[in-house]
Amino acid sequence: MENSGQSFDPHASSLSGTAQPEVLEELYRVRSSIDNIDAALIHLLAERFKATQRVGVLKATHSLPPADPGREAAQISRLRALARDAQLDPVFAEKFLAFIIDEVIRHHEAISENIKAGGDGSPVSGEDAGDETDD
Ligand SMILES: O=C(O)C(=O)C[C@]1(C(=O)O)C=C[C@@H](O)C=C1
Repeated sequence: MENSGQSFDPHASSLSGTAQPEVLEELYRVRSSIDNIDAALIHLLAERFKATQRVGVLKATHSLPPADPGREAAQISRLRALARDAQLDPVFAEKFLAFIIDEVIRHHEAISENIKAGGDGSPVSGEDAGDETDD
């Protein structure tokens, strides 16, 4: 089980000794921003999945289908435009959204099965379900 990054070594690298110290120092400086951004992404995704968990319970409770293609089309078009404005590849933005939504739909389906079986729709994590490819 991970430990919230307490043992994270920000200088872990396979490049140590292969470049001049100044180059590695600059690399480490830039990597500290990457590490902050990655942490923010994890927290943002956690909040998004908390929200979709509530949507999943609502949908299952009221017999609504897990996927809403009309909503997805609007999301894709909005995120592609936002990506273009932010100089991010819109194709990447669309793939990233599709990747997340696929996972959300899997969760919605699991919630629906759980509620049909008399549960409360509590989430089961990938790790608990044993389908994690952790190293
Ligand atoms: O808004 C919904 O209806 C959701 O279930 C959430 C969500 C999403 O992750 O944004 C996921 C599946 C739907 O097809 C559309 C959107």
